[in-house]
Amino acid sequence: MRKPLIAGNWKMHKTVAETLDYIRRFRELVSGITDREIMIAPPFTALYAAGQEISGTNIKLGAQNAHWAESGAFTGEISPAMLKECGVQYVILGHSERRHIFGETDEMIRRRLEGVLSAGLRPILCIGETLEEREAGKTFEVLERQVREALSGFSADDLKVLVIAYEPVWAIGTGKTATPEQAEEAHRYVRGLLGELFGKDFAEKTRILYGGSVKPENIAELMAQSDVDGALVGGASLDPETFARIVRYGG
Ligand SMILES: O=C[C@H](O)COP(=O)(O)O
Repeated sequence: MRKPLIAGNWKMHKTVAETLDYIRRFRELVSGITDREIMIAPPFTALYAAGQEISGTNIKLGAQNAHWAESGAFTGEISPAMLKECGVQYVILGHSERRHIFGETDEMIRRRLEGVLSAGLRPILCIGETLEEREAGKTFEVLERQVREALSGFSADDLKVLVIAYEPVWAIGTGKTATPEQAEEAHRYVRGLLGELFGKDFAEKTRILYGGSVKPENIAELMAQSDVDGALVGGASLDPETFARIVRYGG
């Protein structure tokens, strides 16, 4: 049984003061929910304060990226150990904005994943095709490459805390959600691939989230798909009331 994870990726939004205000409202709205995991990923600058404020609640803290090294001459980067100190448990890796705007490669993402796992943190590996790739019939090919390359060299045991997020690039921030059938088709494909690479048991236990214009209005039909185990929510996670409705599957 895979416990659903509803995760909010705030991207480059919210100051420390705004983060604290959000958490004070949000924790009341989701208190008592234990049958699914809830995570927010504020910007790096607000992580420490957020970690203090959510302590003792059912909200988990995520970061939006991490470097592979513990420390070193890597200007502008943040290490997994630094994130852990702030109370971070999950780290989003390979988000399409990192891949497409900042030029992160599959190999960089594999190394970041290694650093995150070594620190005892849980990676959320983002994968997804562009519109051009989908229209060219290359969706599965792209997903296969992203999964194989990011996970190469790891064993099923290394990856037992792995979460995957399928985020079709054409659905991110566009208001265009994949249909539940399109999401299910991609998730089923990825689960099959995980089965081939790491065994059926591993594939059955690994959570695959959907991301791309998730809203209170479409979360229930997405969650009704058998291979959709949660959501990675961008824009709609920025308002505590809206995100709490998504956590409650629209209710
Ligand atoms: O990480 C989240 C995704 O990029 C989805 O963003 P969105 O919900 O604003 O489309």
